[in-house]
Amino acid sequence: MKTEFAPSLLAADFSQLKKELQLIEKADYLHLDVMDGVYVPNISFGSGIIKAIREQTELKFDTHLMITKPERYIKDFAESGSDILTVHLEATDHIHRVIQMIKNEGLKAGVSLNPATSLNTLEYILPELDQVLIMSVNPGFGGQSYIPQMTAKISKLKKIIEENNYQCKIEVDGGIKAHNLEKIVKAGADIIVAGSAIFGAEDPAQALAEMRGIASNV
Ligand SMILES: O=C(CO)[C@@H](O)[C@H](O)COP(=O)(O)O
Repeated sequence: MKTEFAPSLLAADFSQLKKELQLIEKADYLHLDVMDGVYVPNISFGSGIIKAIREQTELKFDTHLMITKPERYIKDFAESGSDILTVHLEATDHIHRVIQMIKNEGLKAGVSLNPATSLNTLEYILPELDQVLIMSVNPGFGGQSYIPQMTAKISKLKKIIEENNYQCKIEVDGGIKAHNLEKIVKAGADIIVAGSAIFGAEDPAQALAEMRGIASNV
């Protein structure tokens, strides 16, 4: 399967979002990191900003909710124009219910796991998921270093998905750059989130093209 790319808006220049979006128009998704300052120690943006940029790009919106009790805001984020909504398993007491809420809005549903959370927690929900987002840094900030143990976690999840014939993609997020991309794709990542490696580059379009080139040779 072709590796897909989701540049993270968190690393973009917020003072010129329209221009930044044009630079990554050849991506597959726009990754939108929503942080509430409670679930993670940082505040980013909410559904108002997502709604405001919805008309500025054709990219699919891959919204990653790093918020506590996401069930309170599923409708809001569905109405803002998100195509995929990913919530953290650790942020709710009722993950199965939240997945159903996302699907009832007609969106694709993802669940994210923090680096220390075991894959065992997915056992009874994996058949329902469109994607699992493996956090390869502790969530909250861009520009951190990739946690090496996450490569084995990705491979293990890939094996479970293939053995059971689940239709679930693996998205990996945090510290991904050109130098470590190959091993992450080899391990089984289907979607790569990259913030600083793309928006932090002098030429984001070229950085994206280079990363695609690396992934396509795996
Ligand atoms: O969700 C997060 C951080 O919480 C990520 O999406 C980062 O924003 C990725 O940034 P880089 O590590 O690629 O700079």
